Amino acid sequence: MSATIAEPRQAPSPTAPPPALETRGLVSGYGGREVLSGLDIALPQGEVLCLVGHNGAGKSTLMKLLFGLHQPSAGTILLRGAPVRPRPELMAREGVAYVPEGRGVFPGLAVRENFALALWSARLAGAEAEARTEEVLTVLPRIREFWTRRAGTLSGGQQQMVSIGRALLSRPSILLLDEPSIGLAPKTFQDLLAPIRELQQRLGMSVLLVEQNVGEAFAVSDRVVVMKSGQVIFRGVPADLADHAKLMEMF
Ligand SMILES: Nc1ncnc2c1ncn2[C@@H]1O[C@H](COP(=O)(O)OP(=O)(O)OP(=O)(O)O)[C@@H](O)[C@H]1O
Repeated sequence: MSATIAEPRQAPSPTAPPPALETRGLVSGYGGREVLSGLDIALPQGEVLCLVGHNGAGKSTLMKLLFGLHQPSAGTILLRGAPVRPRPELMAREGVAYVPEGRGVFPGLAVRENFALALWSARLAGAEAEARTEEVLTVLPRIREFWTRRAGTLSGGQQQMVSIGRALLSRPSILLLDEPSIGLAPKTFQDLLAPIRELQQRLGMSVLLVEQNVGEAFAVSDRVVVMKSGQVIFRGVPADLADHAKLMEMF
């Protein structure tokens, strides 16, 4: 029924930097039910890795594990080559930003107050905070249109933009983006991804992008991993799956 195309992992070249984030034999679940069963994934430094898989495959669980919002029962997580036990404050300090699925904004606060809180968390103030805000507003200029509005009154897509903008304020070296397309029209999603890709390339950011909208996501990704039932069933580059029928065969 489903094609299991697990490719061998390539041996890292001796000169290549360690992956920004890596999991080895990661096992995790909820209440005794295993969701990830020995997951090996590597996010190369300075690249965008798109993670796709059917609903319930365990993609969001992986994101939570990588940021320390859920705990593994076995396996190792490595941050830039060193084993780490993720906790949100530790990962944030290490330059990791996580944008969860859904609307990660403070609905009762204005957009500019949402930004102010993120700047405060990143310990940015004064001219530096202003410069960082300008940088993000240049990447996501549409945020200026609703700068003074309460975040809770914005559309899903607008809230998504604010949520990503907040994450970018800290200039993360690693960005975990969980389904940013939710609630967005394909064109709006493209408009959101293109400037993020530009910033990612300019700053050498490493991005783990969980997405179902593979057309738009693959266009800005360097590599693709397909997960099924808590395991990797395919690793490659977007061109390998240019024929989306191949991807569909895996499900
Ligand atoms: N907090 C939780 N408590 C119990 N089970 C959970 C919890 N969160 C997720 N699960 C279960 O774990 C499995 C994996 O969920 P997860 O959200 O990681 O999948 P996903 O690949 O991100 O799916 P989707 O594409 O639908 O977001 C699912 O069966 C889900 O029901």
